[in-house]
Amino acid sequence: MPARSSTRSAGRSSTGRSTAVEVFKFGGASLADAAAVRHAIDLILAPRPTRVVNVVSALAGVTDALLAIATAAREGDVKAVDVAVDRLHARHVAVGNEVLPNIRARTALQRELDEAFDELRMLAHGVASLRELTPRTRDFLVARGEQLSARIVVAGLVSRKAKAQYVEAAEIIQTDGVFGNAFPDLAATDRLVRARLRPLVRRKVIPVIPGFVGGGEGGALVTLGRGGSDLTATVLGRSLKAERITLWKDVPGLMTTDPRLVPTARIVPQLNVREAAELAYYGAKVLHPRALIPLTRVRVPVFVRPFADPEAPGTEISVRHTLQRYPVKALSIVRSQALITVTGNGMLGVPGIAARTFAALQQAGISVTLISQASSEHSICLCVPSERGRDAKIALERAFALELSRRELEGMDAQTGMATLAVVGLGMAGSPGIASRMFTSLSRAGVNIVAIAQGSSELNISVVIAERDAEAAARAVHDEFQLDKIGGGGVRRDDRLDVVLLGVGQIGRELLRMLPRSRRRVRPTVVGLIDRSGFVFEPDGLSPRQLASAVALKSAGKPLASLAHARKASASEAVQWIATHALARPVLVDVTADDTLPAIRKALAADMDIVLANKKPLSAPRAEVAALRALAKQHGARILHETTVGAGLPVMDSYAKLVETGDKVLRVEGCTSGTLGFLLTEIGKGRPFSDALRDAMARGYTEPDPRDDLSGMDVARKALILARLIGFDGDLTDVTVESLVPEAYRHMPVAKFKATLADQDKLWASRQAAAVKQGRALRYVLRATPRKVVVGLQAVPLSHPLAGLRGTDNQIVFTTKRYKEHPLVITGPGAGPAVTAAGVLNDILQLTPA
Ligand SMILES: NC(=O)C1=CN([C@@H]2O[C@H](COP(=O)(O)OP(=O)(O)OC[C@H]3O[C@@H](n4cnc5c(N)ncnc54)[C@H](O)[C@@H]3O)[C@@H](O)[C@H]2O)C=CC1
Ligand SMILES: N[C@@H](CC=O)C(=O)O
Repeated sequence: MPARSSTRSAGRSSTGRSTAVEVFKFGGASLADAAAVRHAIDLILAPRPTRVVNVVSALAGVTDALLAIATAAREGDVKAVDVAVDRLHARHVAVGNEVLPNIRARTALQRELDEAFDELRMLAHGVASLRELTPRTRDFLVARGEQLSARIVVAGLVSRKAKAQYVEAAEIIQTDGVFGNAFPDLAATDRLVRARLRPLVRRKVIPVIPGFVGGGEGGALVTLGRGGSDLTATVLGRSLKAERITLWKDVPGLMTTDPRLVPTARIVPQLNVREAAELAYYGAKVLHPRALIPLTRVRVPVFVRPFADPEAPGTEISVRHTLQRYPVKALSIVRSQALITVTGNGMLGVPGIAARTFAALQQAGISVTLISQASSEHSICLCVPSERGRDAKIALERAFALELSRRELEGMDAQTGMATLAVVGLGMAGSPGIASRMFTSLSRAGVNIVAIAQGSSELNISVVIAERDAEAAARAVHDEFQLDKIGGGGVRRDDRLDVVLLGVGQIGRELLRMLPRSRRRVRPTVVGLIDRSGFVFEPDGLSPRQLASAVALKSAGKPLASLAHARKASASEAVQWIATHALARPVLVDVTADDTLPAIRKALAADMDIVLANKKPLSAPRAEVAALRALAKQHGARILHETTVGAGLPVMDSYAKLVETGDKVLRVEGCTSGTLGFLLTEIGKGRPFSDALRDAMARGYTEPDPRDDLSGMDVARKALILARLIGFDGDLTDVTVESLVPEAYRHMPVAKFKATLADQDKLWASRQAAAVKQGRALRYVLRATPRKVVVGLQAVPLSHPLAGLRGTDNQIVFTTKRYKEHPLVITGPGAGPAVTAAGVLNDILQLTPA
C-alpha cells in the first residue's frame, strides 16, 4: 500500500519524541503452521516508522481442540483427554522446532511448552474426576491456545535478535468478568496499558499478547467470545491511540458479500465503522461483532488485510465515508433462520406485548436476529436461529397462554428454512428509492419477501426470505447495486468516465487543459494523476483547482508527491491502489515515455481501458505485447493508441477501417517523425541544426530525450507498431535503423548532449549540402512490410511526394489490396502538444457512451 504520512502518536517517549504505534493482530487461520509463524515474524520485523504491538490468536484449529478436551474432561473421558493433549503438545513443539533455528532456543521453548501442557493435562484430569466443568475452568483451559502461540511467536522474534516480550493479557485487558463472553473494561484497560504496555513500547520492546483473553474478578482468566482476538486488538489500539490496527486475516478484506454465494463479490476498499459493525452483526464472519465497539469514539482506523498477500490493501474501516456513489456497500445473508410470528387483534394498542415477547425469549436464552412489527400492531415477526425456532414458539406460547386462551392472540407461528438478507450502507440515509430498488430486484429474481425490517438509522434494510432463495436473492441485490464494481473495475455507468492520467508532462498537461472543453454528453472526469514521484487521487474527480495546482506544479518541474494529499508510490502501486476504488468506466491514459508495462498490466487486471501516447508498451518484445493483449481480452478492456503513430492523424483509425471492411494492408511507408521533419525543413532553409533542434524541443515536438528522435528509435517504434499490425513477427531489434546521432554523443547524459548541440551543426549542414547538390531533399523514411522493417535517412527527388512535406508534417502511405495502384495517403502535422493531446482525447472519447 502506498505510504501516507500520519501524525497520530501514542504518547511521548522519555526523550520527548512521539512514539507512533500500530497494532497487529494475527488470526488463527493465518497462523496455521511454522511457515505461517515465520511469515508473521517477517511482517512484524519489516522496517516501518511505527512500533508494533502484536496480538496473536491460537494456531489454526487449536481453540476447537481445547474445547473438545474440555468436553471430554467433563464427560470423564481421560483417555480422549490424553490423546488430544498429546497431539496438541506435539503440534506446538513441531511448530516451535521449525520456527527456531538453534537447539538452545528450541530447548528453552520446549521447556515452556512441556510445563504448559503438563498443567493443562492436570487440570483436565481434575475436571474429569469431578465431571464438572465450570465456566471459569473452561475459560482457563481454552485461553491456553493463544498463550502458547504467543510464546512461540516471542521465541521466534527473539531468535531473530529482536527485543520481544510475552505480555500476559490478563494483566492488561481488564473485563467485566463474564466467563466465555467477557467485555473489556475500557477505562481500567487504559490505565494498565499506560502503566505496563507503553513503557515497553517506549523501550523499543516488541510486545506479543495473547488475544481473546482478559482478566476477570480476582485475577481470573476470562475469554472474550469466539473471534475475540479482534476485540483484544481494537481495545489495545484504542488505549494506545495507535496509528492503525491491522487485522491480518485469511481473507482479502471485507467483501461486498460472501463470494461463495456471489462469485463477483469484491473487496470493499473502505467502510465506515458503523457500516462494518452492522455487517459484522448481520453475519459477515470476517469481523468479531463487538470488535468495533471500543472504536466508536476513537478515530483509530482498522485495516483488514490478507496475511498471504501483505502488499494488498484489504479494507480500511474508519470514520471516513467514501464510495458515496454506492448507497449500498455490502450485503450479508444469515441462513438457517426461523421466522416467528405473533398475530392477533389483542395486540392492538396494548402496551407491553413486545416487551413480554422479548423477555420470554431472553429467559429462554434465545437471541433474536431481526424484528419487524406492522404499524397496525396486528403482528410481530422476529427471526431466531432455526434450531431454536421450536423453543421460541413454546416460550412465547407459555408467556401468552392467557391471551391465547382468550383468543386475543391468534397464535404463534414458527416457519423454519428461512434466511435474512441485509443490505448495509451509510449512503442509504436520505437516498430515496433504495428499498424499492432492492425489492424490485428481488421480485425480478422471483424471490418472495416474507418480512421486512429497517432501522431508523437507515443504515440497513433487512428482509426475510426462504433459505432456498438465498443465492438468487444475493445475486440479484448485488447486481442491482453494482457491488461487483466496488474495489476496482469499471462501473458501466452512462454518466461518467474516469480518467487516470499517467504522466503529467507536455502532452498530459495539454490534455488536462483540453478535457473540460470536450463536447460529449459524458465529459471525462480526471480522478487520478500519477508521475514518477507518486499520485493524487480523488474518487469523485479532482476539482478544477486541484488540477490547476497540479499543472502549475508540474510545469515548474516539481514532483506530484509535493502536493498536499499526494501519496508516494511507483506508477504500478498507484494504479493498483486506485483500482481498488469504485470507478466508472476507468481508463488509464499513459502519456509518459517510459517502460510502463507493469502499471498497464495492473490497470488491465482491474478492468481498466488503456489509452497510449507512449510507444514503448506496444514496441516491447512481442511475447510481452501478446500477453498484454491477451490480458486486455480477458478483462474485456480496450487498448487505444492512435497517437503512437502520427500524433493526431487518423492512422490507426484508417488502418482499422481498411481491415474491418476486408482489405489487406501490404506495406506501409512514409515519414512519421515530426521532429525530423521540422529539423530537415529548417536546415533546408539554412538554419543551423542546434538552433532548429532547440526550437523543436521548445515547441514540444521531441521526445523527452531528443536523441530518441535523432537516433531513429522513435520512428523505429512507430514502424514496429505499424508493421506488427500487418503481420511482422519481429521485435525492435529486428528493425533496421539508421541513427543520425554520432557515436560519441549517443551515451552521454542528456543535459550534456543538449549543451553540445552546436558541435553537430557542420555535420548536418554538409548532409544538407550533399542532398542539394543532387537536387534532392532529405527525409527520414520508414518502410514496413510483413517481412522487413527499415527506417533511415533518404535523399528523395524533389518531385517525390515526401519532398513536399513541411515542418512537422507526417505522411503515412498504406498500400493495400484495394489501394494498390493509388495508395491511401494520410498527411498532416504529426507532432506537438496540441495535435497529440487532441488525438489522445479522441481515443478517450471513443470509450465514452455516445
Ligand atoms: N510530443 C509529441 O508531439 C508526441 C508525443 N507522444 C508521446 O507522448 C508521450 C509524452 O510526451 P511528452 O508529454 O512530450 O513527455 P514529457 O517528458 O513532457 O512528459 C512525460 C511525463 O511522464 C512522467 N513519467 C515518466 N516516466 C514515468 C513513470 N514511469 N511513471 C509515471 N510518470 C512518468 C514524467 O514525470 C513526465 O511528467 C511520449 O511517450 C511521446 O512519445 C506521442 C505523439 C506525439
Ligand atoms: N517526437 C515525436 C513525437 C510524436 O510521436 C516526433 O517528433 O514525431
